[in-house]
Amino acid sequence: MAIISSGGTAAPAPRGQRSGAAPERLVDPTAAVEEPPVREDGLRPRRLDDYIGQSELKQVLRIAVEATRRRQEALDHVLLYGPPGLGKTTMALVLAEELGVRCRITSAPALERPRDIVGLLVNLQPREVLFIDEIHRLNRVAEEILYPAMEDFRLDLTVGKGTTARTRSLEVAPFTLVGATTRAGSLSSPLRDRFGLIQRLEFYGQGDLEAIVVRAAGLLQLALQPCAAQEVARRCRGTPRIANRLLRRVRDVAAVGGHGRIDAALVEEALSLHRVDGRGLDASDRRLLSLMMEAYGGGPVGLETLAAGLGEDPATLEAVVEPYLLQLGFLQRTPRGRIVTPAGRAHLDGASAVAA
Ligand SMILES: Nc1ncnc2c1ncn2[C@@H]1O[C@H](COP(=O)(O)OP(=O)(O)OP(=O)(O)O)[C@@H](O)[C@H]1O
Ligand SMILES: [Mg+2]
Repeated sequence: MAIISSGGTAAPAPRGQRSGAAPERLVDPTAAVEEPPVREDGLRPRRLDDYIGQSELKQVLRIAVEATRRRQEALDHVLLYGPPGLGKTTMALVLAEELGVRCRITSAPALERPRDIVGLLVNLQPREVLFIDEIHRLNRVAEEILYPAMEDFRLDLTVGKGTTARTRSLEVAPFTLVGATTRAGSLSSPLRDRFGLIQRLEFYGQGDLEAIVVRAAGLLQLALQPCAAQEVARRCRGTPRIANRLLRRVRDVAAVGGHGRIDAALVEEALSLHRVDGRGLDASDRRLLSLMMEAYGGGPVGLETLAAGLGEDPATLEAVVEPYLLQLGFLQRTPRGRIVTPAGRAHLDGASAVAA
């Protein structure tokens, strides 16, 4: 399978792709780029059988792929949504591999001008996959070009200007659009309705995460004991991208310390160096919980107040810091503001007891 990336215009770098720079937070799921020589691509599963977890998603797609292969048709358009780092891009590549076709990769911010998207569409070969990342960021013009292309494999182009303007129809090869977004709610409904398969990716459970860590350790040629895999899995916030990143930090400590075999104690040592605790909370998470406990007696307290207290942007706090704390049940949203739950208090007490 050939992968062709379309850079396009001088669009802003896609979310998380801060080239070369290390993520500000080790547990930031949006920071995608890893340091050379082992890049994220190296750990991506290539086939459905290697793609761990997400069993419902895999089952739906396996059937759809098999059926379209028999009919020799293009697979229906697929929308993948869910939090960052759970495997949306990976799944788009896996689909193309399973279909035996090329995957063209682009992202909505690179499709600023009509000709960017038209250029991609007219160059598609039958049954190819066009992957558009961050599809909720498509502009209206690009969306309207996509509608007939998705529905009837046709482009309606306006040629000329003013009174001499005419509409011309152009055929495009039957193709599969795979769209990915972390914000399905921001997608316009006409666009959403044109996807035949709409699938949500879920956070991974402990067992699947352990399998992901073991697989990645194998690819990185690390001798990781099962207890060490469990420990990384417990701290990666249900997210394969973070699991892989934590594993690399553990690998660094193992290499520097000359440890051939990696056990749970070494994982603990490596990750506490980065202040990632036993449940995957980092300093930002603990700072939020501590502020809520110490200054507001555990809440309820409003998002804006917390953001001001932490010197953070409220939107970042809501989108990046809160979700995992909510998912763990350490934090709750109520109509009167955020509160720290008893589990959150217990975790914080435990963490400060360890630190003391
Ligand atoms: N099911 C899986 N099995 C094994 N590894 C996985 C799986 N899903 C994701 N990964 C690993 O996690 C990394 C991140 O996945 P991916 O880039 O596909 O996430 P994403 O959902 O596209 O994130 P974003 O929303 O930031 O674009 C991949 O490089 C891959 O190594
Ligand atoms: Mg992606």
